[in-house]
Amino acid sequence: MDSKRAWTVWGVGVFAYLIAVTQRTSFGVVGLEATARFSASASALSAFTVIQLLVYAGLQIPVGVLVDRFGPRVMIATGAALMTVGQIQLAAATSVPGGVVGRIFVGAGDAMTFISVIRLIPAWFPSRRVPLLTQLTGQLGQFGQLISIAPFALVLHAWGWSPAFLGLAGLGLVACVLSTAALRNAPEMSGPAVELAGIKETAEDLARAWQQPGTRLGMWSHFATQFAGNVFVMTWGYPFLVSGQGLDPTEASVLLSLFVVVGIICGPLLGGWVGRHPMRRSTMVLAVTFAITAAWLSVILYPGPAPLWLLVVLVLILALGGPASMIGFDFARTFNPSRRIGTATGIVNVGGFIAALITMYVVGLILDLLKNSGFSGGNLYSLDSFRIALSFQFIVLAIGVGAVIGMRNQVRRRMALAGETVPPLRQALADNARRRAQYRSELRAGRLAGRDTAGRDTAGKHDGGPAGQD
Ligand SMILES: NCCCC[C@H](N)C(=O)NCC(=O)O
Repeated sequence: MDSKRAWTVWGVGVFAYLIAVTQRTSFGVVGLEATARFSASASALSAFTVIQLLVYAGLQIPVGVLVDRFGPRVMIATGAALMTVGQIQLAAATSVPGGVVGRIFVGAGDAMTFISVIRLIPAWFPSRRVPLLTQLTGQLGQFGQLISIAPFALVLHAWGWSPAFLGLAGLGLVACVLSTAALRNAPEMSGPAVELAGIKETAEDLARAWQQPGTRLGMWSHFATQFAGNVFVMTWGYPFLVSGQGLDPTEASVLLSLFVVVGIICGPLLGGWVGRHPMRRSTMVLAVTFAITAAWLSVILYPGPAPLWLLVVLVLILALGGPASMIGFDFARTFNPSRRIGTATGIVNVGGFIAALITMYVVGLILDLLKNSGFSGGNLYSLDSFRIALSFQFIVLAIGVGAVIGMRNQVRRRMALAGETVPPLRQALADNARRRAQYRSELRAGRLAGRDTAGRDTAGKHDGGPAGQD
């Protein structure tokens, strides 16, 4: 394991995911062209994204089950093939129903990709590397959004609708061929790569994955941390910044790009932290959720438009939600046997996307209601309307926090029955500080004698630091 082959498999998996994110986000930059091509209203256009995301979320659990049954390779290749078909359909479509069918294929193919790639990691790498590689996978994939924003938009404006979508279909084809050629579900020496379970066994596995409180802790962690960022980047962030806060469109675009970049930088840091403190994962989830709540409260309660620095802080904290949501997948992996990881990962991945879909929809609904009631003074996107509509997020955040605490208590009770207790945070921090101090003093004493704490000769060597276990 951990060989050149493992890195190749992971690299191809990440590439397939990155291309899936490009396909997923491609519709976000074609609003004006799509309005003209399909002669569609704003609500008909929003159906493209909503239906695509509904298909994505609805397929997570079935796909998770299928990944455990057939293995990641066939799922990733099939997903890329479906997205290719979807984009060819969209390239040719001239009506709303025709276009929506294309997006359904894209949503279905996209749904197969991420959880299959996540499933490859524990099969190819030692467990100490898994949290960091899981984070890196999630964050590197987000570069796919940058492909939609720049090269795809350029081709669209230079050559038009059909060549641009056929180009995306070409990328899907490359991902399909590469996955088929280079991916293997597991190293040969680890025995049969995929155990083919029967239908009854599969149903039992699904029930067991759901009954495991660790899986549901993962799902609620994903729910609490990811949705606010999704809602901001995919729907309401841009109109809130431009129409509500009065930023110019360039400033708003820079803030939205900052979101992607911060996620990419913070992902590995959070992944490393989770690897070192596996007993504190839910504390990190709660800390990020409280930070998101505090940031939104500050912006919403600020009298008048918020200063730019506060909006930057909001974006930075919302961006932390992406890496924090990946902790949910770590719960799925560590609380389930390897044959159920795909199923459990699928369950976890439903959390954030369902929360995002509900919030996107309800915020839109509240904005419409406020406009129809005359509250907005005819401006659908007035700052006061946004203040009220976006406050719906606090309800979703509160549900997330309550559920994470409830599931964490269940998990800890089960662990206690198995003889494993999680020390209170204060005690863990004090123990950690004491261990570090002891390590340093032993190291100093060892250095004076020319030996390290394990009794090896240390002359001329650097201090690697303590293991840092909680
Ligand atoms: N904005 C950062 C996104 C991180 C990945 C995210 N937590 C996730 O669940 N991804 C699933 C997917 O299919 O992209």
